[in-house]
Amino acid sequence: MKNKPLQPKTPPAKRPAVMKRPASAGSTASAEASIAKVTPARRAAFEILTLVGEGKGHSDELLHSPRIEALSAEDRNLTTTLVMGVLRWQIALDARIRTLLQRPEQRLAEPVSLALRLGAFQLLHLDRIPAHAALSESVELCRAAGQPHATGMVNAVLRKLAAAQKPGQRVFESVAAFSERLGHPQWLVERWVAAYGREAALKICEADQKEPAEGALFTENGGDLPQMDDGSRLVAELAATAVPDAKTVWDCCAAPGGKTLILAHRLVSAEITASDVSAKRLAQTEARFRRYAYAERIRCVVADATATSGSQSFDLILCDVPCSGTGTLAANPEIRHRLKAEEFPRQASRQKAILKAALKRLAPGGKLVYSTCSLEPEECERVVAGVIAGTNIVPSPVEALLQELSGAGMLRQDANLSSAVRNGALRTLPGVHSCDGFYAAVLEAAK
Ligand SMILES: C[S@@+](CC[C@H](N)C(=O)[O-])C[C@H]1O[C@@H](n2cnc3c(N)ncnc32)[C@H](O)[C@@H]1O
Repeated sequence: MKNKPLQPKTPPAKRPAVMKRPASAGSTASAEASIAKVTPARRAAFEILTLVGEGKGHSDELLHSPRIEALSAEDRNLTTTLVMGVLRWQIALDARIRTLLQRPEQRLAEPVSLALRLGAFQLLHLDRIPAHAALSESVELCRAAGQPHATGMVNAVLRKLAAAQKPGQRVFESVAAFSERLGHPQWLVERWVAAYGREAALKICEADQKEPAEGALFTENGGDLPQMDDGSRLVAELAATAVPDAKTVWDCCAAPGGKTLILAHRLVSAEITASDVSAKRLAQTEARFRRYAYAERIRCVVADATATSGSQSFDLILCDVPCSGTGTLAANPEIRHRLKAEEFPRQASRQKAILKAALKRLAPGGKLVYSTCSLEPEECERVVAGVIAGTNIVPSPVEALLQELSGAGMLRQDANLSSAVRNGALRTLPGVHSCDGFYAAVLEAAK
């Protein structure tokens, strides 16, 4: 290969499959010849998807590695489209491919599955890619990855797919059918149906398959405001509106700092402490803050928010806890492939520990905003209910805060957030609201 292999932030223990060469793979010369026939974008996409599949990197990080930055703008765009598209549609692509295999139950080697998914995604979802390019380069990728015996099958499956009719109009679909069609694990969608209803679950799945929505909630965007999802910004705007005269503010899970920046932008006379348990993430956050003049008032501290040490109390605390991220699948498509239901209780116990410790630092009459980008009740309302039971902390409804933001002209008239309040807390849903799925509850300490 002419290009250097990709460098994920954590170097892989093994090289990507495209360069692994089992003894049975035929001559090195024929693999070299095959890879030379593959365009840089498809080659890069194949390597990134291999690393993501092996758990050796996050798609977003890998798509910003020096090797990808060195590609032409056109190749970078195609690489991104291929990686994000395959990750979003993987479940649906695999289901379609299975129907075209001679033995649908057969387990394919990972590089073969990957070559098939890449080809199928281009054939089914990209209008401007000639079918022969999608097909022949998938075959060459398969050969170059040391799977020459599978090239005939890859060719045959993709030919059948290219010739097949597009699916007809759907009258009614079961949850199982639309989960698969829209590339989601059925168990996850069933949870959303239980929590939010079938129509909302369908809209969430549809939204997850598109590029993340452009800002559609706020009237003011860009300028000296940080770039971030509108749902994430909405959480921070609500926090700033909840305690507009806050003098002391603590963002206890701050990295990468988007919400801290909104707090600093709005609360012009507040001293703001931003902490995170990860020194590396906080260092990147500090570097980000340097680009904004109003962020000079932010003090960054590496700290574990579950630690009970520290005596300072705060008028406003933002507790934007780590979570499963199921409200952000459009931007983070691979989460769906890694996630297991057992993860929710594990997340919840960490979230409860953070919230419990943070509440101890709240000044009398102060407010804490607990938030996640998860759609799962275990990580959201159930954490809050579990932690505040039997304490003198009370929930403070968010409706009035949304009205205040709207009355101040900050929200667009078509923002349609009236349905984004459940039991007094903010609950945005992708596809239902024009942003990622966020949960935020405002909690108030007795005076
Ligand atoms: C959801 S992210 C925060 C996003 C951030 N508020 C923003 O809007 O840009 C959660 C952060 O919590 C940090 N974290 C995880 N466990 C923590 C703990 N025990 N104490 C402090 N920070 C923690 C993670 O490193 C991660 O950066």
